[in-house]
This record gives sequence, structure tokens and C-alpha cells, in this order.
Amino acid sequence: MTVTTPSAPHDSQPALKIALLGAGTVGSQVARILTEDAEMLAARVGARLELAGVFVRNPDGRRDYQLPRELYTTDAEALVDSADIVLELMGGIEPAKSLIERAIGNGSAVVTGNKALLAQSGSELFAAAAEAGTQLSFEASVAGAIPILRPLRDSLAGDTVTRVMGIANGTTNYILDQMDTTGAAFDDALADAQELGYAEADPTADIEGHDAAAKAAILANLAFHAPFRIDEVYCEGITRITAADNEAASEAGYVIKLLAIAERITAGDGTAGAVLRVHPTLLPREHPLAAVRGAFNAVFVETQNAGELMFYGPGAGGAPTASAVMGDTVSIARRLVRGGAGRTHTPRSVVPALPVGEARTSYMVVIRVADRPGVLAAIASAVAEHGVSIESMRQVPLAEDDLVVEESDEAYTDEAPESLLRIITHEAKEQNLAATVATIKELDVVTEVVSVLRVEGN
Ligand SMILES: NC(=O)c1ccc[n+]([C@@H]2O[C@H](COP(=O)([O-])OP(=O)(O)OC[C@H]3O[C@@H](n4cnc5c(N)ncnc54)[C@H](O)[C@@H]3O)[C@@H](O)[C@H]2O)c1
Ligand SMILES: N[C@@H](CCO)C(=O)O
Ligand code: NA
Repeated sequence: MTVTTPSAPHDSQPALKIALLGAGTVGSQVARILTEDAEMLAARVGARLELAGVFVRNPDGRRDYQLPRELYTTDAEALVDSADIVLELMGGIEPAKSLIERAIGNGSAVVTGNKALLAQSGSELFAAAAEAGTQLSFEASVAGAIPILRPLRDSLAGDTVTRVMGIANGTTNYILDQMDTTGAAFDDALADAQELGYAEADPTADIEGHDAAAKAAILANLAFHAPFRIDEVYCEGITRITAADNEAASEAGYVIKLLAIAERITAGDGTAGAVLRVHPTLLPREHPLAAVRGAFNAVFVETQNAGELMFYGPGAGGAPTASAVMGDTVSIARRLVRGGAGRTHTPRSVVPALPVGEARTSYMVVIRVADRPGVLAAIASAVAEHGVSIESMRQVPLAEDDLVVEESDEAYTDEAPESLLRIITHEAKEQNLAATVATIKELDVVTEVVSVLRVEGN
């Protein structure tokens, strides 16, 4: 791609044409930076970054950052065809995928923050970019402003990453943090997160864990140098967390966070692979991840030689994410000015995604039991039956007014007081824990399994 030399006498520097697709929360901030920091960027790149146009649904709409009307267009194809670097900040699968493929086909470089698209079709797009000898960069797609993907792909390329664990969705962390620190209601905290520009266009992606799952697939792709897709990620969001879960967590000195975990393990049948999972997780309040506030993200990377690394920063929001987009843009622009092939990401290893049942983690199981002799022994034997060992067990007698006595609840009388049994297990296989819970539910001393949550960082 040749750098064009503008005719205007006052602009002695060559110019690179930038196409911006989408001018929402992130796109409008990228437009602002390209405009307000034009001189700084030109000095840093060695060429002017010239905004060729902005693809939007409605050129006459009002935006967070208003560009001259003539820059807005509804003709995405013509804009893409005119650009050296295409910034895809629309979200969704189509028309984003087709426009990225068009840009790559033109030999243009692409920057995207679209984790949903990369977690579904990343391998295909990476291969197309490698084939075309152009660059597809996507630092903004995981953990917002935090430079995590380039370190995984480049800085740690000579090491072996064994596990990546972190808070990778800002919206759910903001919600959980508001609920934990201010007692805010779920819906109010979600509305705030949307207002603050953290949430996806459809926030279901955030609260049901799909966004974090997409990021887990991308992190695993770069960490393990192998292709992974979102449908290989076990995914549980935060909408099923109950007040009882929060109470049990708080009483036991834990906080609930939505974690994305990608770890290399060997399955029971000897297959070496990786388990990718996203779920609400109990963390001890003193754990560094427990202290992550608001829409911040934090990712731990465990490696064979570097040991454990932690990356921390704003995981969502227009300006922080625009910072990551601009980092990729400047890096690509510098290469275009000096020439040379684009750096591509072509995962070559084969690391099978293993079922979540093979994952090993600790659990907190809270059970409501009749308070009578033999209960603890019955529970302990049910747990041992499935190869799960107990780290601690605490019984909390329930005052009568703690109990919701249903009409049909004949079993409950003054003679049979109840208590809550809180069990923390040692690491156990997911499938063994599931079998244990099923057995416990059948015991006649058990009124209810109140809560089952995974525990990390014990
Ligand atoms: N908001 C964040 O904090 C954040 C952080 C990291 C990555 N991202 C990703 O960046 C991308 C953009 O996110 P956002 O928060 O700016 O979203 P947004 O919804 O605020 O903005 C998207 C913009 O693209 C436009 N758009 C979408 N589909 C279009 C179409 N078919 N035709 C024309 N215009 C279209 C929308 O009108 C909107 O202006 C998404 O892929 C998102 O997942 C967002
Ligand atoms: N909705 C996403 C945006 C950043 O990817 C989040 O809350 O983390
Ligand atoms: Na990032």
C-alpha cells in the first residue's frame, strides 16, 4: 500500500487514509483523538492520519463528538475501498465481517474491537490477513485499554503460558461492585453501566457472560497459540446470582466476581488440552482480583518462566478503548510508512478444548439441613462418595424467623430446627462436584441446596 502525498502545499507530510466504521461510544472517541491529536500522531507516525470518512446509519444524527457533516457516509464499501487503514467499531457480526473481509481483500490494514466477531470467525480473518500480507489488529477486543494481547502474542511468545484468569468484562464487574459496595439493585447498576458506555448494544452479552466468553476464546487463542471459538467456552453469567449467594459469600469472607479462565490441563483420559470457562466465582476479599472496582479489568497470566504476571486497567468505556484502537492504528501506520509485511497472528498449535467437567476447582456449597444427629456424617459421606474432599465445614443455626415456612412444609416443626451448612471443598473435578450435589439433594436431612459457587484464589 503506498502512502499518498497530498497536493496541499502546507501539508508537507504524506497522508494515510483512515476509514472509521461506527461512531458510537468508542468510534466517536477515536474520531476525537484523530482530530484533536492530529499533529502529535503525525509526528509519531511520520505521516498524517487523515480521516477519509465515517460510516454511520444516519449522517444527520447527533454524536458524542461531532465531525463535519461531509465526513459521514452511508456508503461503507466506497469508504472501505478508499482507505489504507479501516477501523471497525460497529460491533455485531454483519456487516462488520464482510467489510473487514473487503478491506483485507483490498490489502488494507484493519483495526477492530469486535470480540464477538473474532471469537466466532477470528481464525478465518487471521488467515485472510496473512494471505493478503496485511495486518488485522485487535488489542481493544479484550480488556479495553489494557495492553494484554500484544504482550501475549509478542512479549511472551518465547514462554509457555499455562493459565490466564481474570475479570474481562467491565459491565458485570461494575454491577457486582455496585451491588457489593452500595447495595444497589441489579437493574439500577446495569442501567448505570449502559449510561456510562460500558455495556454492549445488547447488554445480554455482558450479563449472560457471552462477552467475557468471547474474550476468553481470544485470550486462549493468543496465550496457547491455537484457535479457539466462543462455542468452546463454558459460559455462565451473573443473572442467576441470588441474594443468598451474596450473603453466603460475604459471611465467608468472599466476594463474587465474573471470571474468565483459560487453562492448560490434562484430561482424565490423558488428553492434553485446555478448558475455557466463564462463571461467577468466589474470591477471598484479600485476593488482588477482589479489589478490582467499577468497570476495571484485571488479568493474571501464569507462565513457566516469567511466573505470574498481572495486567490491570480500564476494561470498558469510550476513551479507554479508543486508546487501544489508536495504539494499534499508530503501530500499523508506522509500518506502512517504513514498508514491510504486516505482523499477522496465525495460531499454529493444536490444543483441543476440553469439557468443563475436566476442570478442577474448589467449591462453596451451602445447604439448609435439619439440625439433628447424623446430619454432618450423612453429608460428609455423600461428599466422599464422589471423590470430593472437604476443606472446611461450618454450621450456622437458623433462627426461626430466618426460615420461609411453606404451607406444604410439614417437615418443619419446632422439634426439627434447621441450620445452614457451609462447605468449602478442596479442588475437585467439576463433574464430581455435580454428582455430589445431586446426591446431597436426595438426602432426607437436606431441605435445600441454597448455593453452589466455584472458588478461586484460596
Ligand atoms: N464500549 C466499550 O467499552 C467497548 C470496549 C471494547 C470493545 N468494544 C467493542 O467496540 C465495538 C463498538 O462498541 P461501542 O461501545 O462503540 O458500540 P456502540 O453501539 O456505542 O457504537 C456502534 C456504532 O456503530 C453503528 N453501527 C452498528 N451497526 C451498524 C450498521 N450495520 N450500519 C451502520 N452503522 C452501524 C451504530 O449506529 C453505533 O453508532 C463493539 O464491537 C464493541 O464490542 C466496546
Ligand atoms: N461491554 C464490554 C465492553 C468492553 O469490551 C464490557 O463491559 O467489558
Ligand atoms: Na486490550
